[in-house]
Amino acid sequence: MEKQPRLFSSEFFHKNRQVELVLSRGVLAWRELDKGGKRGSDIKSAPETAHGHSVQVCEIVAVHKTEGDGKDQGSNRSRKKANKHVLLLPYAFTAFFVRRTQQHQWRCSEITFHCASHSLREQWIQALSEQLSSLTNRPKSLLVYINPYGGKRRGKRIYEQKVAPLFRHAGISADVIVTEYANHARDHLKTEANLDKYDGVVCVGGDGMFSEVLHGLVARTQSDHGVDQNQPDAQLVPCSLHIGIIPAGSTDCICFATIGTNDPVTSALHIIVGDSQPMDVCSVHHSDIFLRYSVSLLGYGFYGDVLTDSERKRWLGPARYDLSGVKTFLSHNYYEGSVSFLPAEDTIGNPRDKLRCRSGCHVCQHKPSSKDSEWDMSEEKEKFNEGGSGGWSVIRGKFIAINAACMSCACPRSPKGLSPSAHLADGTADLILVRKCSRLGFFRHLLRHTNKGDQFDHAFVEVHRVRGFRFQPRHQEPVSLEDLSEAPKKTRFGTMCSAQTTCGYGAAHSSWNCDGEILPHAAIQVSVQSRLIRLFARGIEEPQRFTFEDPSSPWALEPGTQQPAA
Ligand SMILES: Nc1ncnc2c1ncn2[C@@H]1O[C@H](COP(=O)(O)OP(=O)(O)OP(=O)(O)O)[C@@H](O)[C@H]1O
Repeated sequence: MEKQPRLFSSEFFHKNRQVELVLSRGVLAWRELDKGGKRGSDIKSAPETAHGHSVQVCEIVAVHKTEGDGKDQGSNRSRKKANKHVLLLPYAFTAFFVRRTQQHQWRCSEITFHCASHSLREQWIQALSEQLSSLTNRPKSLLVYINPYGGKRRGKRIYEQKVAPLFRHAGISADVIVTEYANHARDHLKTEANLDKYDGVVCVGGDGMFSEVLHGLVARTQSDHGVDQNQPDAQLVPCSLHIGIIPAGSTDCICFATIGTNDPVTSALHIIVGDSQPMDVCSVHHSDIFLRYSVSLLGYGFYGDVLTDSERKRWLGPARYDLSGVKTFLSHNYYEGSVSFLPAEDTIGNPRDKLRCRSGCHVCQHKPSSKDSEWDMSEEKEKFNEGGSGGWSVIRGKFIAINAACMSCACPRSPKGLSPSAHLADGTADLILVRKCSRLGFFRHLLRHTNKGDQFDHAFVEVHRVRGFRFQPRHQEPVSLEDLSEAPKKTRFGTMCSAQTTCGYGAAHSSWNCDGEILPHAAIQVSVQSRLIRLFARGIEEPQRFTFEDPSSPWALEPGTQQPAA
């Protein structure tokens, strides 16, 4: 990388010590000088470069004027000295910036620089502000929905105490709606919200709340563009507004997958710096009628049965998943049917390649050849229906589980996830078929989700990277008297299709678990909608070394450096 030309270089004071402050395009750097103007001891607040400390301008949250007696003037011991400095150096500014801590968490750090000249301070603030305002990806205005009942019912407090102050600091305005009922956010987004006013929509809650916002925003985008989302083969229009998630739910699976942690401050900082993570979304239909969107797991058989059973045990709290998991495992049910799928042929990854989706993922950035990128579900379906395969493969059999993962679905319980190499934005899903097998075999398969073993390395498991799939149970589904276009309703005691209880599904059918909601039909068709939404996130960052040779280190004085007039 080329050395960045310096724009500004000045001497300031930080904690009563003289520092050289340098602004080059995109980087703010400082190093301590001793009395002779040489480099002195370290200042520990920002990543060290080879010669000092630096912060990328794109990770600066804000720059504000500070009173000369800023709080970093020193401890009691040095108060006398500090007071002298206040008199000598009455002008100061503070830069607030992103600092990485452990486990993918970000914090907002600050550093204050003091000087004797009013105009010097003003020039620095102006130069930094200009660079910040040139970052056009940053949101200025947000629409925020808070679920006051998500997780431990702390959504409102989390937003008010941890997030709103950061947004104010960064000059972001927010219109806040505290939801009053389930699907309030979805319905408001679908019809009422004046979205032209905003740069993004933020939900404060868990995965269910995110799903509401996703459904509302996608539905609104399609209706604004005249696209009928009931058409399974429709090419959906990507949403222009970014979605931010402030985690305040029970599982926060989407935050773990896109940021690596479920920490509200970290999420707020990703929103402030305007990060952008595209995400694929699966659209799920039954008989040409739209059911739901899914971004994480679609599971029939085992995961459908666990969810159905756990919904009846809501009163048990989170322990219900363990209990239902054990019960479902012991029942060892299998279901007959046929799975048809369209393999993703021109991708550079496969589900067993151990290429994890991380920040800047090259698999997601790979552009398929024009032939593959122009694949058309409707054309392929026509060929398939006319008797030809149209590129589709068909597998019939008895399955303990049929799972489709649009992302790894990693979470603290299953650190690798259901499909460790699934990608957030490569336009595919990983389809995992677990055929009828022994209990012990299935147990080993499940166990490998929690250890280093390869969960796909069993004769009864196969995994395919697909652009779409369909499932047809062997036995005809009972006809639902319900309006098929209605999404499943969630009640306090569970999400159940009334058809399921009134028409009496036998053991011949399981249910689909669609991102934690139960679908009312077993026969479904699924299409991966590539990069339909974008989140304020950047994918999971690889751990960084905090001391590094920064190639953009601006310490060598470049020609053209301005010395602002003091
Ligand atoms: N005001 C409200 N009253 C009742 N339900 C609500 C309200 N606002 C949102 N909901 C619903 O509450 C459900 C659960 O919310 P949320 O996802 O925020 O928390 P959670 O279920 O505890 O977390 P997770 O989904 O991560 O497990 C969502 O499906 C959402 O539709």
